Formats: sequence, structure tokens, C-alpha cells
Amino acid sequence: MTEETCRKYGYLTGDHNGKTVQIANYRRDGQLVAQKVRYKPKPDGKKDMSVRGDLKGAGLYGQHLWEPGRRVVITEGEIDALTVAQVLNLRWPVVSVPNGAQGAAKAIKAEIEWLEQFESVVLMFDMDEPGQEAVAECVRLFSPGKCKVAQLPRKDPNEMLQAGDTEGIVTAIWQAQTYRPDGIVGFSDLRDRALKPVEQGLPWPWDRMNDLTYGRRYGEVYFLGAGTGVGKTDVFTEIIAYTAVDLGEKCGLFYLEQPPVETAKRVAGKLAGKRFHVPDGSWTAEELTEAFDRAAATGNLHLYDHFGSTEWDVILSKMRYLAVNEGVKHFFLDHLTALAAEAEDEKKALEEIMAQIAGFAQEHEVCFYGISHLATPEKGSHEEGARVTIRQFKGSRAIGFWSHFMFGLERDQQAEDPIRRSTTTFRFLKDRLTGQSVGEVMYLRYDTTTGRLSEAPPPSDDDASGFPDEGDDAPF
Ligand SMILES: Nc1ncnc2c1ncn2[C@@H]1O[C@H](COP(=O)(O)OP(=O)(O)OP(=O)(O)O)[C@@H](O)[C@H]1O
Repeated sequence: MTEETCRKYGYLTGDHNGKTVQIANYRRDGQLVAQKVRYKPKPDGKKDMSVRGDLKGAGLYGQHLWEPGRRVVITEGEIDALTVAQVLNLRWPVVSVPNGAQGAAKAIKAEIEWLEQFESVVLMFDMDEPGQEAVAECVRLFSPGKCKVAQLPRKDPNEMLQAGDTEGIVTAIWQAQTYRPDGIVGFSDLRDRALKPVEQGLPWPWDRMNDLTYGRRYGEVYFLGAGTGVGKTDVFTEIIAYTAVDLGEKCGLFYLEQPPVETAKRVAGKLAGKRFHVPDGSWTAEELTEAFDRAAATGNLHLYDHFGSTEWDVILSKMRYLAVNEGVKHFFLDHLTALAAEAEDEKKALEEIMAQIAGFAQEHEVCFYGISHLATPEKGSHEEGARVTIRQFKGSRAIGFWSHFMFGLERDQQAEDPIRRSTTTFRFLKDRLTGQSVGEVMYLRYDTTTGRLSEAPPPSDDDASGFPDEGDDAPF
């Protein structure tokens, strides 16, 4: 190893208790945060190391040297990182996980946001069993197609260097392939899974919806569309409170047009049955504190502050972080239309975003819920209860293609009858699971005292049952 390489990476030799040792310095924001001290191997040939400082939070070895760019190579140990960096003339980003194969996934998870900013990530782990097992575990952490795996003809990069095969290291990086686990299975491989009884998915807050959809399943995408002010966000908030508190599942809230504190108050309001956002004297500060603390104590609610950015790439990287590091299983995006509004070609942008949403939900096995605004209907107005159809969703082709379920909300906000005015028709527009819910509706009534939306019978007067059948939903 050259002195230049060791200097660049802060890899030194030193004296520890009279023994010559090698020291790998871990730096973060210019500060030395940890040192890994490597002694002479033990008589049985095993590695002998100790850590000074704290490797937790220290990042990847060499990470402080590089800015995200085209490609980063990750190795299984510091010496391998030095080796590969040197072979690449110290010009290309190379980092190492700090704790070898065993801790590789954990270390990568902790730095996933930084790594995801590279166009591609190459894993060059040891070619032994623990190394390759770690590869299988780590590739899943990245967005589809991002991570490539290098194959070496020897055990690790340093053995390649010692054998004089530096060329082989470069070739392995160039030829690194997107990891594909075996893709073909036989019937017998599927037997156990196929014969398992079909389980009801996680429940929604409303029984009729559970009967019609058999609940919700990880990996699925749900989209909700309605006119302005009909109550899309409120339906979301109801589902979130139920999911995070009653079901104890972790939720990520990406509301792009509502400050997080407002969202938090509304979720707390659902728990207490109080409209904490309305200054009408109907609730006390103690009630707000109690409900807020109850929601906070679950640790299940993560809110995105959209003043950071409303760019989809940034949002997706935060979602990925929450899925990988915090175990968040439900992602709520309010709303999709805002993400593409600025794009030159809105339709194309929505198509790309929807494909990525579906990939994200599958890859991380999470439920994804999105809101879409609607185009003006041909007849009537959505704000006065006009019927919602799939093709009115902004980006309907993409949403229709990638969603498992689509729902429309209808409410006549101008109705004279207060019951009718506060009753939302919840329409099932698409159902990929069985198709049986398509064309069905359920009714949700808003209680202006509690701010809760509960299942209700249809408004009772004669024309309550619905709207003229326009019958023009695109088939999906
Ligand atoms: N069925 C209902 N009856 C009466 N009020 C309702 C009903 N559903 C929701 N609301 C209330 O109407 C207001 C607007 O609802 P919300 O913000 O959820 O609508 P939205 O469709 O998300 O609006 P936007 O188009 O502005 O995003 C909220 O104060 C909400 O509590």
C-alpha cells in the first residue's frame, strides 16, 4: 500500500502498549470520531482488533473524503477499501463498512441517504460465504437497479493486489452486475406459501371497506381522488390515527400542503374526538396535551417537513430512509399532483413517479397511500357532489396502471340539508385484488362536534343513492 493512499484515508501505524499496530481513523464532519486498532494476528491466525471511540454513527470508512457522484465502491474492510482506492488512483469514491460482513447491512442502512445519491453503488465484498450472504442482504436496501455486485476471482481485493492482479479489480468494478437472486421457481418451491390460508389484510377503520377489500396488504398502492375541500386529507388523517394508534403500525406522513404541526394536531384530534384546529372553545389545553402525548408515545408517527423540499427525489430518499431505518410500513402522500405541477411534461413526470412509488412499495413491502386532485368533470362540479371517475384523476393512466385500489370521494358541500352536506360518498373505482368492490359505495358522515368520520347509512331522501351513471371508467 502506498504512503499516499494511507495518508489520504488516515490509515497509520502506531505504537500501542509496546506493540506496533495499524490504526484506521474514522472521521465525520472533519472530526476524528473513532479509531479501529489492528494488532498482529493471534497465534491461531484470527484477527485481533479493538475500537477507540464509537464506531456507531461514525459512518463508512473513508466516507468523509467523497461527495456523492457517479459511482461508489463499498468493500468489507478498511484495507480492501485502501486497495481499491489505490488501484483507482485515489480518484473514485471507495468506502468500507466498519464491522465486516456481519454488520454490513446495518452500516449501509445508517448511511442509505448518502449512498442513494450516487448513480450506482458497487458492492465488492469478500467472495466467501459470509461476504456473499451480506451481499444478498445489502442489495435489498437500495432502490431497484442502483446496486451492482462485483465478482472477484480471489477472496478479496487485497488478495488480488498481493497477487499482482490490479487489472482484475478494475474489470470486476466495470463488469459488476445488478444483483439478481435466482428468478425461477418450481411448483414445489411455492407449495408452503400457496397452501397457507389466505389471510385477511390489515383492517381499514371502516367495516364495509374491510368486507369489500379484504383489508390492505403490504406492497399495495392506494389512491384517493376528490374535488377541492371534499375531505381527502381528512380521510387520510382518520386512516393514519387508526393505523398508528389502534393497530400500532409505523406511519410516514408526507403532507405537502399542510404544516406538520397542523397535521399533528389533526391526528391528535382524531384520538380525542376533538377539533383541536377549531378555536371554538370546545376543547381544553389539557385535552390537547393528553391526546398529543398519547400519539407521540406510540413512536409510530413520522412527519415530513415539506419546507425542506417538495422534489420527488428528495421525498423518495426520505421515505426509503424511514422504511429501512425506522421500519415504517405505511406512507401517506398528500398529494401527488403537487409533485408534478412544476414539471415541463406533467404527464410524463407522473408516470415516472407512479412507477417509482409502486417499485418502492414492492421493494420495501410497505403500503403506499396517495391523494390526487381531479380534472373538472364534464357535467356538474366535484365540489357539489358530482360523481368521480378514474379518468378525472390527474395522471389517471399512470395512477390507474400502478394502483391496486382507487377510491373517489363525493360530497355536495352546498347542500341545504346538513346531513347531506356532511355525508361523503366513498366510491370504489378500482380493485385489482378481486374487482368485486368496483361500483360499490360506502358513506362516511362527519361529526362536527368530534371531527370524526364514521360509517353511516346513505342520506335518506329519494335521490340520495347516487348520481347519473356516466359509466365511462377506463378499464384497468
Ligand atoms: N364529510 C364531511 N362533512 C363536512 N366536513 C368535512 C367532511 N369531510 C371533511 N370535512 C372537513 O372539510 C374540511 C376540508 O377537508 P380536507 O382538508 O380533508 O379536504 P381536501 O379534499 O383534502 O381539501 P383540498 O382540496 O384543499 O386538499 C376539513 O375541515 C374537514 O375536516
